[in-house]
Amino acid sequence: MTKLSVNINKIATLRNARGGNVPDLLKMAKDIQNFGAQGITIHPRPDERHIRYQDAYDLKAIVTTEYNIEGNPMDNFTKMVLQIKPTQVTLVPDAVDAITSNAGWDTVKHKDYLKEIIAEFKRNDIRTSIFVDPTLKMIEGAAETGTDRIELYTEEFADQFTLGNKEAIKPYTECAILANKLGLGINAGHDLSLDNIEFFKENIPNLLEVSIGHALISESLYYGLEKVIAGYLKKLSS
Ligand SMILES: CC(=O)[C@@H](O)[C@H](O)COP(=O)(O)O
Ligand SMILES: NCC(=O)COP(=O)(O)O
Repeated sequence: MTKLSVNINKIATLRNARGGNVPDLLKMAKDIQNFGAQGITIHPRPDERHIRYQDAYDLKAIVTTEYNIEGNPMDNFTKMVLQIKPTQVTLVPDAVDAITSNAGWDTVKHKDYLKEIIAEFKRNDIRTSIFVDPTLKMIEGAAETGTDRIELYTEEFADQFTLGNKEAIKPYTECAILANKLGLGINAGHDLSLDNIEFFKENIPNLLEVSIGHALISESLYYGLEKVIAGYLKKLSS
């Protein structure tokens, strides 16, 4: 079985647009879990444009499933994760001003750095995962860092799938086979959606977890529209 961890960044984006508490991030995180999701993912960014650091602390009491915090392990981030002690930390090499994540780690070049920071999280009983591009060299490098899991960066797959190029799954399958051999757990994320998730899962042996945010929240808006509009029309009809 592959666990679904819902990334709630976009709910915070909407909340922050008006400065109040609508939508209520904590309530929605609770409901998402009640609706069956097996995890909650957040990716606080240094400018706090969506998830705020305070949200990360507040969610600790709300997340009763798997709590996954993603981000670049700079000082503030690392300190926060060590205080919160989520189920899993996913390390992503984002630039401070990145619009969204756009690359995995160079696990060869940054092996010593990753080794050190991963050991620190593991000493604190936090499972580790590192965000990687689907290349065999990066998977081999990941195994040498001591990480528990990798997260396959799926944007390229998602883009190509939309264009009808199903061959784009190949490097992901090869990396998954190698990761399984090397004893690494496999997560995946970025631009996964209702359209591409089934095909992706079918082709990745032992896919443990996917974290999905942008598409899932967009799909929820779209599929929720009819019900909500009907609700308004009913109240306005007399
Ligand atoms: C790590 C990753 O794949 C990102 O997709 C992510 O966690 C989303 O971040 P944003 O919501 O800030 O785009
Ligand atoms: N780790 C990926 C993630 O949490 C969500 O990415 P996206 O679905 O918002 O692209």
